[in-house]
Amino acid sequence: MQVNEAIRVENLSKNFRKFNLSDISFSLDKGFIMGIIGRNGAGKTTLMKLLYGVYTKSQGEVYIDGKRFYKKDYKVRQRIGYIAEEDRFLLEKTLLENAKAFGSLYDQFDVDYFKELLCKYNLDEEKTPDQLSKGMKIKFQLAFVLANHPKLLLLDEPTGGLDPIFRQEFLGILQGLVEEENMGVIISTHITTDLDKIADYIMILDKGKMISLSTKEELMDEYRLIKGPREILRSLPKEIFISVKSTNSGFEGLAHHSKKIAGQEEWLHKIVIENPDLSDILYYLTQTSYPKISGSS
Ligand SMILES: Nc1ncnc2c1ncn2[C@@H]1O[C@H](COP(=O)(O)OP(=O)(O)OP(=O)(O)O)[C@@H](O)[C@H]1O
Repeated sequence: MQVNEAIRVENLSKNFRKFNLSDISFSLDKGFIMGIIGRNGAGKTTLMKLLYGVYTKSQGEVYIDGKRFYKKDYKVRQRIGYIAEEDRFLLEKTLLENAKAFGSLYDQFDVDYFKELLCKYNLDEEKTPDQLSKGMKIKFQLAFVLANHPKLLLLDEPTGGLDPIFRQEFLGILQGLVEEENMGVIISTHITTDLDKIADYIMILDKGKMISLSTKEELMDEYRLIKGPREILRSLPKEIFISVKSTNSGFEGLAHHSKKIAGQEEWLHKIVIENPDLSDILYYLTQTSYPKISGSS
């Protein structure tokens, strides 16, 4: 039976001595892209490593393509394509030799498809990994994991260090992939503008907790940026804001769009209401107190 869920995660936790990733639950169907955003140290890489079985979970369950995944279950692990910054390839061997050597560890590794993808990405199979630029290396890694026909692609900070043109190209490739190949994609990134373009779902992690998970459209619709002169800030109901900061010309804050802004007609004409972008939402949702007026003099 075909399973449509690429991944399901139930109450997943990891306890390090000084950091806990707690109680993460979500699912992602094939054909969709989920972006994970969070500040430095929020737990993005820890989550990705747990999903791929690099770390042993402290608690919870992970199902890949409908199958329960234990860290050592290599059959299930083969359904995941995992790309992280670390280089896992033999630098003195060619791309093809690398693919054959590492591909032999997988049951379904498809060398012909690997070569086809190298061609498609304009990569020469006779080159060695250390002859590749950062962007070419990512395409090579992508070709390698795709040749194993994964059901879930995990990309940990894939576009870090790539120039904007290459990032666009890479994001285009990813978008094409979820349409052509029957798989789900999870990307963790600092570069929120990448997700503006391609993500269907956004998860926000903060201090090891999932503080938001929704479709990108729902998330963008949930919040508004409010800007105005400093003197009217004091007269505004505080509960409207999730968080506020002072700016050179006054204040700026994030508010829930729905009920709270409506009904404040008496001051609506004094403020500007804008749509936030993902980085605004991340910034304000991860301020430490609620509602915080940060930077006010
Ligand atoms: N193997 C480990 N042992 C102990 N603590 C760890 C380990 N791996 C990660 N951590 C801790 O987990 C926390 C989260 O780190 P993680 O790398 O997951 O965050 P991140 O959101 O990916 O950050 P960044 O965006 O900076 O890469 C950090 O405090 C880190 O020190």
